[in-house]
Amino acid sequence: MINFSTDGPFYNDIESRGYTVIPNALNKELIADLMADCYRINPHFSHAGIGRLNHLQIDDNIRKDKTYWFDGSSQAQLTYLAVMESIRTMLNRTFFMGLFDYECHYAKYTHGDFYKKHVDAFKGRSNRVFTSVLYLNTPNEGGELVIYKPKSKVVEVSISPEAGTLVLFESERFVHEVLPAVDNRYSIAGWFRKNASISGIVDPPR
Ligand SMILES: O=C(O)CCC(=O)C(=O)O
Ligand SMILES: [Fe+2]
Repeated sequence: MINFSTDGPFYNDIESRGYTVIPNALNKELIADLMADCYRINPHFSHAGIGRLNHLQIDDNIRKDKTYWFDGSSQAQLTYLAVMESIRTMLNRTFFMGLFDYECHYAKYTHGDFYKKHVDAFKGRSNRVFTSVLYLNTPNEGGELVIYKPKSKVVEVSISPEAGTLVLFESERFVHEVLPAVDNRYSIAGWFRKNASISGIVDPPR
């Protein structure tokens, strides 16, 4: 399922700069199955919110994509979750990250949709440690993921989505944005989390 080795460049990238971009990370059949799953659930994508649970607010000015949280309703989702589970184990073993779970959603950007500059986690306020983005299709144009250098307005890297490319980065460290899509753009955004229960309430998924 996983077409890359977790030592070598993967290890060095994460160790030295906190992110990695892996083309053709997963096998093509799985990418095709995930894409087909997106088409199956297409009518059920909903407007993405900012924040979690009841703090959820829909803000059109910041993001315009539509999402669908994984619910285990297809073999493709289950296989993808198993793949991310093995990456989680590997990250813990290699970097002692103490990641305890993973949550993810499909995301669909249609013409004009964007996600402005943001961080996925704020120090001390979130339990998201590592962000993953897997692209499911290859738009001809638009929808680049732009990652900025830490504490800077300088671009670190701009990534054109390609089916099968997996991006992993430290959630607290990188401001990033999705430039307006031109063609439809499908992806899976996910977060490896550490446990951060607040006032004795067990931390809820998503
Ligand atoms: O789709 C991408 O390239 C990044 C999406 C993102 O930043 C997010 O969902 O938080
Ligand atoms: Fe993000």
